[in-house]
Amino acid sequence: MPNFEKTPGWLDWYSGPSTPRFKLPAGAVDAHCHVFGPGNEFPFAPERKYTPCDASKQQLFALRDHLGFARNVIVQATCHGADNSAMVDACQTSGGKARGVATVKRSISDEELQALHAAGVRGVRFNFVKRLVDFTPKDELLEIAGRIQKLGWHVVIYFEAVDLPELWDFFTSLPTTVVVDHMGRPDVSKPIDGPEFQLFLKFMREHENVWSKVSCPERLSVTGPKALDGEQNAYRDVVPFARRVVEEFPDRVLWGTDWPHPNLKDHMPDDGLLVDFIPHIAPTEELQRKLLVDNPMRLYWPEESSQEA
Ligand SMILES: O=C(O)c1cc(C(=O)O)oc(=O)c1
Repeated sequence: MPNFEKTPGWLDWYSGPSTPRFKLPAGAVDAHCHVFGPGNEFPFAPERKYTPCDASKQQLFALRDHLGFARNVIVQATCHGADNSAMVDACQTSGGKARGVATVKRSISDEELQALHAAGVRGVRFNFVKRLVDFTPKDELLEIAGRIQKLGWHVVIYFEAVDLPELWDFFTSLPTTVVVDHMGRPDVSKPIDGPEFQLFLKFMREHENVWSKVSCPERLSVTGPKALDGEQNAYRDVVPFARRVVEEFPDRVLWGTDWPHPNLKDHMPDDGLLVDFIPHIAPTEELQRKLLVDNPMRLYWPEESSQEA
């Protein structure tokens, strides 16, 4: 049995989260969360850049029920590399309440892709954050994108705002729906109308296949306040950025907890208070329903969705 030692300074997920004051709409989807191991059952990948604490499917499902979500989209965490077994196991044992986003290599066979589909996988993740992964050649990624397009899947991309100009041509050549993790990680200490965030808005405006997760204020915030100790107005500096995206692109946004919050250095948020962040960025019931129910259902459970994907 492998015995993994956590990366020094690792912050474990918050236990005993508060009950959100914001009541999630019926059928709400936590569209970005992860499982970590448990390491002795699903070992972390040798090429990983961090070693987390365990965060099991049972713990994820308990959080889902506590917060009031109906479903999860479990995104392959980089600490598991391209071994999707922990995520797949979570999807398969969720009773249809979880779908997944995988990491795959060019060497994956069509049969393996079909097996992932049967398990509930509906997308692949391409990661460009250098502290998390080694570089994968673009031709390999394009080849994968072409293959998963045939399954009706989409591509999830994770990158930092400063890298968008250099990645623009590649991103805009992707043939599928493209979902950006955490709004492309804007530097929220820069002006919302400055060139960096405007480029991101232009990316979404000019490409109707591009969606964004308006998640991770706890990662993006510079001035807080933190979602701890009952704080109802957490991460105020992130609100204008996320709200701009929700209001301009209400049909192409998703929200997720990002539990168990890999690699946070400063604090671990109370996930109940993170849910209370949602009405600050999606202030009307209609925006909340689109963000939390209609959009994720259209992308991950199209067969149950009342709208076409
Ligand atoms: O910013 C991060 O460290 C981070 C890492 C991962 C992962 O390791 O998969 O996923 C995320 O959504 C965010």
